[in-house]
Amino acid sequence: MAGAVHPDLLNPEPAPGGAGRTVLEARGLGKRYPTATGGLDVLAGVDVEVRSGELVAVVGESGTGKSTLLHLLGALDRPTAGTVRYRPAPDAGAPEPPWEDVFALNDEALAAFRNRAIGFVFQFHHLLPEFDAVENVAMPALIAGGSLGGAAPRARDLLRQLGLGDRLTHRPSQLSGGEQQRVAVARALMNRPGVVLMDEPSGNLDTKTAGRLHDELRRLSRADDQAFVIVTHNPTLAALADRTLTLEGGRLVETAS
Ligand SMILES: Nc1ncnc2c1ncn2[C@@H]1O[C@H](COP(=O)(O)OP(=O)(O)OP(=O)(O)O)[C@@H](O)[C@H]1O
Repeated sequence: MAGAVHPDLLNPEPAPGGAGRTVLEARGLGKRYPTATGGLDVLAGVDVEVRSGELVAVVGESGTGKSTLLHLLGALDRPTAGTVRYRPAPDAGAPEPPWEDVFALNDEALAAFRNRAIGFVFQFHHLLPEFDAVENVAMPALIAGGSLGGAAPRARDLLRQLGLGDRLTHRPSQLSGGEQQRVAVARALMNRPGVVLMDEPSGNLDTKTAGRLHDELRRLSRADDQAFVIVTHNPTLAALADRTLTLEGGRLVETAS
């Protein structure tokens, strides 16, 4: 897919803020699923740091626990061992905010944390069928207490950045699969989360559409200080990452990108 790669990608500039400020950190993360035979240890002591402005690929064989890890990093599920800490970006001129111990939060606070701090993109985008593209993208801001009038300009801007300026009022059923996935990416970015987690974002797209989405993801992760963590089996997408982490035997090991 070399032809689909944006020229900037061949000589990427570092993110404006500079990758390096740790925003998310997992230590000793473990996950045991209960089973009839006593329990399945999927993660057994995962340590990982995610820095602002970087794109991290998580790869590994099927069933090694990549989705499980993403769900824990995004606080969609609680671990059986270990911690996840998050640190939002400081306001201009302000000191570093304190670390938040994610799993010390109760379920209600955890839901608010997810909406504020984490963006999610899944293989099946889960757009709301009765709402148009702008409304779907604005949804995280509405959940956070904002109004559609206040959120719509940013939602429209994100959709335009993703090449959907002429699809703003289309409902999901009126969009192609690739367009729906770009709406899901815009929605994930709506609240300016520190971390965007993606599980096989191009998994159900054809090669050309996937290539275009990969270029857009690479550009977006460079354009802002957000960190992208992407679980993928797609070697083209993994090749665009700043770092590739391989999950094997319940642990993460860094492999050359
Ligand atoms: N709720 C659950 N209860 C019991 N076992 C589970 C549960 N969820 C996942 N597993 C098991 O945990 C293991 C890891 O699953 P996970 O979906 O995280 O793997 P994965 O690396 O993302 O796989 P793939 O690449 O095939 O999507 C699998 O063997 C799966 O069967």
